[in-house]
Amino acid sequence: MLTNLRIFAVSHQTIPSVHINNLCCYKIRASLKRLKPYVLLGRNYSSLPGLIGNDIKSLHSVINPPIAKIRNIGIMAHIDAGKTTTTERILYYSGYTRSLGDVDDGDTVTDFMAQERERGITIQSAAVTFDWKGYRVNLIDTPGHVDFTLEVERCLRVLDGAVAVLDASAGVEAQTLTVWRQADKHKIPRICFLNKMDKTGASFKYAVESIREKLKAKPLLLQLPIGEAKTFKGLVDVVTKEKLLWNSNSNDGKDFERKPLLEVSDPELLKETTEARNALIEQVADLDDEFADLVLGEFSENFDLLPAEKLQHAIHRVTLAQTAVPVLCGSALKNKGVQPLLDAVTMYLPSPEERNYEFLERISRLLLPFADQHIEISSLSAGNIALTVGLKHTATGDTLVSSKSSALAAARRAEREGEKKHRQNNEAERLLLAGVEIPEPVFFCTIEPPSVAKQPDLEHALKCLQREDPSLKVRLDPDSGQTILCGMGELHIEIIHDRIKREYGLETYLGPLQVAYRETILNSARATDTLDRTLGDKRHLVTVEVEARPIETSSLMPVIEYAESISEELLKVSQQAIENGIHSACLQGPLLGSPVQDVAITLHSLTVHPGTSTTMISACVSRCVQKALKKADKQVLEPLMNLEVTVARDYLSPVLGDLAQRRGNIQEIQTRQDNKVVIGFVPLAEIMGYSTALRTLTSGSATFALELSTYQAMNPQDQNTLLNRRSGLT
Ligand SMILES: Nc1nc2c(ncn2[C@@H]2O[C@H](COP(=O)(O)OP(=O)(O)OP(=O)(O)O)[C@@H](O)[C@H]2O)c(=O)[nH]1
Repeated sequence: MLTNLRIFAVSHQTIPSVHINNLCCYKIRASLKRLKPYVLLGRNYSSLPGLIGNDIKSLHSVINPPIAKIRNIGIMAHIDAGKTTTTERILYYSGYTRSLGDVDDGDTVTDFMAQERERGITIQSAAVTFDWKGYRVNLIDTPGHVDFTLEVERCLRVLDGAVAVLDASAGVEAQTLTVWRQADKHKIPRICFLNKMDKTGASFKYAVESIREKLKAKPLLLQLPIGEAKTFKGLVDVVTKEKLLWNSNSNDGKDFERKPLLEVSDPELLKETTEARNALIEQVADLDDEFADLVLGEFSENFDLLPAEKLQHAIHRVTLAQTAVPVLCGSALKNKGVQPLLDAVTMYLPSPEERNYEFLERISRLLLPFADQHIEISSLSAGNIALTVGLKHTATGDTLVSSKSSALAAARRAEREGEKKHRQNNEAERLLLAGVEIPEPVFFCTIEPPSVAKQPDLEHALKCLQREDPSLKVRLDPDSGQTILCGMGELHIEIIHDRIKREYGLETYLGPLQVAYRETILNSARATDTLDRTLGDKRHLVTVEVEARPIETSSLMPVIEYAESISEELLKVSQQAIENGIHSACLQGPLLGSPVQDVAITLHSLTVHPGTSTTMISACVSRCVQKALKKADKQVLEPLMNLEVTVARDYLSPVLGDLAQRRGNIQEIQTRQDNKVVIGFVPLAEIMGYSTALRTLTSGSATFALELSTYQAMNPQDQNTLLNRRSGLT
């Protein structure tokens, strides 16, 4: 019986519908090949052959740990930093998988979408649950590719802590900065894991410096590496002054020894560690008054006497306050440093009760996730993450609360619609999670079903996909009647296309990918219009005069103003219709049919014949605004991207030469180990297919990251070329 289920928050996990519908015996058995079996509560699964083994783990103990022993954490990073590899090691060491998954072999647990396994990248966030030394950890592995930033945003909202995985040879990279900023926004305590310490060019010092300089964070060095790159063999725990060495004969990294550093055997390392520990103690004391009192009182003469637990508690408080960030290191691929990372997660990241969230929820089905496998459960205690299915009116970004608070949820919706007064409602703010920031799509293309009969199926598929991914926008072209897909990048649209085929069985056709331009006007223009139509025996007559003028503030929504002569009474009945008309006119600019930004529309006069419908008022206002926009001098705005290319020194010149041809504007060239990092801006239209071009230019040695910077005015020559191309003249 499922009544009154209490959950901490609903992770709107994306579950392809095929998985939900097929949650039946064979799915569960399939999962057991790699997972240790659970005892399934509340369901009679005991007759399943092979389900009940000797090493059964009680699901009850997994789902009902004390709240202080729960950690809801995310793993975030730049693409390819090693999140998935680290997650796989974590699952293996915690006993939840029996073999080590490998992204390069395409058999990881968390990259479960077919496209993820094929491409070796993470697209959707995968949630997994495991135990570590008496703690229950709910972990979410998030994607690193810029096209999927929204996916990262939406999981950050339900997390209590995060591990930022960095490539120790590259330090902080472009996407690390983006996700770091997102985590700042959601005030999420973090730990940094400097991965790939075994890689040529790995540098602990360099990576730590980049945390200080680029993330503007205070790193707390809790470990020091023993060796670097090829010589990396273990690490020192600075807090306990112990060394951790991995047995070189062990091929899964389970076998490692932890030994105190001694003067006789490791004089140099001990000296270095003592200095690092003293520096750490001073740093933490600076940030935590309680710890400062302790250090200055009892232990001021000799920091060596300070017990490790006291220091650990203080580091926990400082991490929670987000005044500094613990830094650990290792190599997930070479199976070194992952177990201490897990210890740090349980030790330094907060439990849900320390984060002060309280949500309750009434739902009908509750599922415990393990990547693409889901087990139905009957209850869940506060502080956990679970999946729920079948919510009809909930979309990514919504907050679900108990019925008592449903009024507050309504308040949020109203707030979103602009009723600012609800912002003052502190109670509502406290209960509501921050909404996800939905990035503006910069690409679009047409999508067509295989036949007209399949159009409803396509609409259904797109509706479902949009609910889980609001960065995907779908609209209808009013002129051609075609369905238009708007997305974050080439890869994003390609993946959507692929998912429609795999998950909904529809082979669709995509038109060429096009850049989402915008338009604006450069001077003011006035227009008048009259609409006079008789429908049946009713006459609809509207006359309107509007002025469109450019404004400074960057806004996609038009600013709407009313001349004093417009009576209050008229506005009362027709304001909504007028504003609908203005908004719809501004969605389709006169040059390319793209949205018009940075404009103010003033309604100078409006006369409405009695009995005229509001639809006619909207239509007339819209037509009149379009006339005014057409009269003004017009300007196309194009998306300008921040670009960061990391390239081996030898290939710098061809990359720069190529960027010059792409109208690129280089701001800075940094040196990062043996690599050069080119930072600049480039118009999106010039960067399509860049990954292939860059691979060819640099023999595959370069990587790049792109992010929307702003919309900028095109120069007259480029604008003309574009307009001619669109009108079929060239
Ligand atoms: N040398 C070295 N390579 C590693 C290490 N960890 C991961 N890799 C490699 O780096 C590549 C990327 O690893 P992933 O685990 O897929 O990285 P990711 O951050 O999950 O990537 P996305 O999901 O695409 O964001 C793979 O080829 C891994 O084998 C490491 O510790 N050392």
